[in-house]
Amino acid sequence: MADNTKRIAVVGGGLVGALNACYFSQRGFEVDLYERRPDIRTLEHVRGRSINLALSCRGREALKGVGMEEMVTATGIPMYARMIHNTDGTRKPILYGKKDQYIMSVDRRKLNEDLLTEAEKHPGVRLHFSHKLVSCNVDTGEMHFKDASGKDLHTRSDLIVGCDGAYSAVRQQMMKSMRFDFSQEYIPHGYMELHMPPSANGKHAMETNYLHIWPRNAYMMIALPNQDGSFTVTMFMPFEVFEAIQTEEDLMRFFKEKFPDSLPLLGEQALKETFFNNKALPMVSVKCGPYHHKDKLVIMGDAAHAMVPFYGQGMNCGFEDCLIFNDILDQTNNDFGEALKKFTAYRNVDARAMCDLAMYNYIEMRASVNSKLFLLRKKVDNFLHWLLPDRWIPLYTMVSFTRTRYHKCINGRKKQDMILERGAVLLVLGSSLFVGVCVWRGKLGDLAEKICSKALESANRLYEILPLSY
Ligand SMILES: Cc1cc2nc3c(=O)[nH]c(=O)nc-3n(C[C@H](O)[C@H](O)[C@H](O)COP(=O)(O)OP(=O)(O)OC[C@H]3O[C@@H](n4cnc5c(N)ncnc54)[C@H](O)[C@@H]3O)c2cc1C
Ligand SMILES: COc1ccc2c(c1)CN(c1nc(C(=O)N(C)c3cc(Cl)c(F)cc3C(=O)O)c(Cl)s1)C2
Repeated sequence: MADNTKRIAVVGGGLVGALNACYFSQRGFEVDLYERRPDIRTLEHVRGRSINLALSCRGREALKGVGMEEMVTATGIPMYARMIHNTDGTRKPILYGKKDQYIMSVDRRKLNEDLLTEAEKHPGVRLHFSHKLVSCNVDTGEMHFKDASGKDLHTRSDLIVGCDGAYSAVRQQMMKSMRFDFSQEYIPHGYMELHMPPSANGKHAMETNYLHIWPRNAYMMIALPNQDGSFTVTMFMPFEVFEAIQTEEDLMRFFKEKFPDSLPLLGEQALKETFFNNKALPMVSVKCGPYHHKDKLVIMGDAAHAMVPFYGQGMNCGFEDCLIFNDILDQTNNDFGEALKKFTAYRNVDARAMCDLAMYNYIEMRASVNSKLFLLRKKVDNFLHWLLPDRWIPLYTMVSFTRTRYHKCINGRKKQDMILERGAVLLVLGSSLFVGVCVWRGKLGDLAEKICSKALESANRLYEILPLSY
């Protein structure tokens, strides 16, 4: 058990801060959580604005660590496959894997509320809302907050855990107080969330258990299902394209050309209202390090590694930070000096890798991925995984369905790209191997005997290229 006299200040009561408060209180620490916004549990629910997120393996394992996985997944919606929407209105499903391999669409606000409520159950936890961190002293643990009325509050803690998001004030303080590497990159795309209401019968307007995607190279739309029968649809487009759509006619023309099948489901009037009453929001990628200072301060979640959302991993990665830090506290018997150093040493390389993977996927999808190519790539991935289950594990499987360290996934990506670039060779290999396997099983005449030996010879060559493990 922890030294109960030690106090931990969690700055930021978003998803990662709230989960950390659950972990720290579970270890017996006194926790003060400071959140800039008012208590979201007291705010009335704004209808039609439910925002959702894809929860996958890493995030679920972290929630399991504080006994929250059941509660969260009870109201999540499984997504067993992507549904690719082609411009001609046809659609194609691509499974994520076997029946038990799915990701979940979860309601962001409900998840945040449930985690805050869980943390608050512990007597040693105090939640301070409408407390904005203005500055902190990385050496003494002193903090300066302003409350909703602008009143100053000064306090101190044994450990400051910065979970205050992509524009973190704790990280800004680290930048001023120590040797600290920092880089950020805004991408030229912005995003806007649209609402796809339930059909008249209250059911989902599209197939429920899918992550719906409209990949259009420079433009993309993604839709995740909500419990109430609606979908939250996220549009991704260059800011200049958002800005070029000046009139309702421009907007209708654009959607009829790019996303025709979605228009009747979104509703033309509702789409116009949302589009012209909201601004496209930016997406930023932040890499930095070290994540800690002595035994006094550490940052996690988007504060440490904000990433573009093109892998659906930001929250999952931040949740995994909490799980990993908790494991390190076990290993170091709650020695903050040791634990913070180990956290940076272990996690920084992985978080940087995930930021790179997400950016890489953005660039790849923006440049070359339309429905056909997206389909082809996933089908080749799934075929090779079927053919060589232990040797070819699709990258998205490594990232979203295992807890393989992110930097090991990225090594795999480089090898897979090299192989996929030789697509033709691979397809010949794959198909001749497939025919060879059929021969093997006696399904074809002796004609293909030669193919079989050729296929085996090629397969051996393929094995040489493929990694045994990442
Ligand atoms: C369009 C989009 C889609 C996404 N989809 C997914 C997805 O499908 N799956 C996934 O895993 N991730 C997804 N993400 C990423 C995910 O939203 C973030 O990674 C996650 O919210 C990070 O959580 P956090 O707690 O670190 O930061 P945040 O959620 O940003 O929380 C930070 C908290 O700190 C508070 N705060 C900030 N400054 C201060 C201060 N000075 N003092 C006190 N409090 C402060 C804020 O009010 C906030 O409550 C998506 C992101 C975007 C933009
Ligand atoms: C709420 O807003 C958002 C915004 C983006 C995302 C999510 C939620 C959830 N996202 C997931 N991405 C993967 C993934 O691994 N890849 C490679 C994909 C990447 C893109 Cl961009 C895509 F469109 C499909 C896949 C896919 O494979 O389905 C998952 Cl697995 S879940 C992206």
